[in-house]
Amino acid sequence: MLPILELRSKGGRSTARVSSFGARLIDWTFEGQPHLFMPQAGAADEMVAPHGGVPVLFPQFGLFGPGRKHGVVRDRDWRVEEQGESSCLLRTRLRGEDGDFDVFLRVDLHDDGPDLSFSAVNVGTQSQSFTAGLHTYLRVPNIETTLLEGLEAVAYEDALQNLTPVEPAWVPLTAPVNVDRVYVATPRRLQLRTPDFALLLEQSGFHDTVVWNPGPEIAKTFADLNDGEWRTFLCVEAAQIRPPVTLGPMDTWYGTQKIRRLAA
Ligand SMILES: O=P(O)(O)OC[C@H]1O[C@H](O)[C@H](O)[C@@H](O)[C@@H]1O
Repeated sequence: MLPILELRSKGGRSTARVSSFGARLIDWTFEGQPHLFMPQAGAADEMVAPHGGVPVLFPQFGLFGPGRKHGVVRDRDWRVEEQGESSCLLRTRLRGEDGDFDVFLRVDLHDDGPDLSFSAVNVGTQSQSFTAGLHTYLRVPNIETTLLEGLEAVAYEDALQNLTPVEPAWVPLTAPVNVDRVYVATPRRLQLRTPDFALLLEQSGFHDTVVWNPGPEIAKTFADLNDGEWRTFLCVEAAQIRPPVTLGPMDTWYGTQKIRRLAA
């Protein structure tokens, strides 16, 4: 079994687990309440990349690039560089056809939620380009009573309609069932609201946000999702797609996503 790192925030209100497989945050609880989705059938500790937690996508987000969908680092073992009580740092190396990069993910667990800090260093001798993302699966009581605020003024590309450009909606995204949208140039802060709790999502470095829920029909095509599980998550993904990053030799790119439980 691969290492799973257990984290606890200094004040003890949050706990989290990070798998060395994909450097995936596989759960985060606030006062005992889990806030990340993991499919019941998804074996978080085995060599599979389930639809859950926070997969790290690099050097390609989705099909935005010439390589493998969602890149190669989400389903390989990463090396644990540092481990503390409330933080850890993992690293993996790409060499050859996927590029020449050293890639890092740091998780810092605060009392009210985790910070995920991604970085990629071009260790090659030429400029290299990539797209990337943190594919965060947020657990919700019911997608039909979920609201996402902050993208009202942002145009998006509809991935369910061959990336057709869509004008801003000017209203919060309510009941986001079966959506696959690339919001380009998003604000730093979004809020996810459910009848039970609200979360603040803050990203930096990452220019875009992808919002995804498969809905009932597409969910049936995923072996690891049980009936009805699609209702219980919304992916709000910090992404860098438009434009791709071009990094010179020995340059580093940074992107972060912070998730915070808001006071009731
Ligand atoms: O099934 P996966 O390869 O993990 O991809 C799951 C989903 O990830 C992203 O959010 C994309 O926007 C979706 O188009 C894709 O279906």
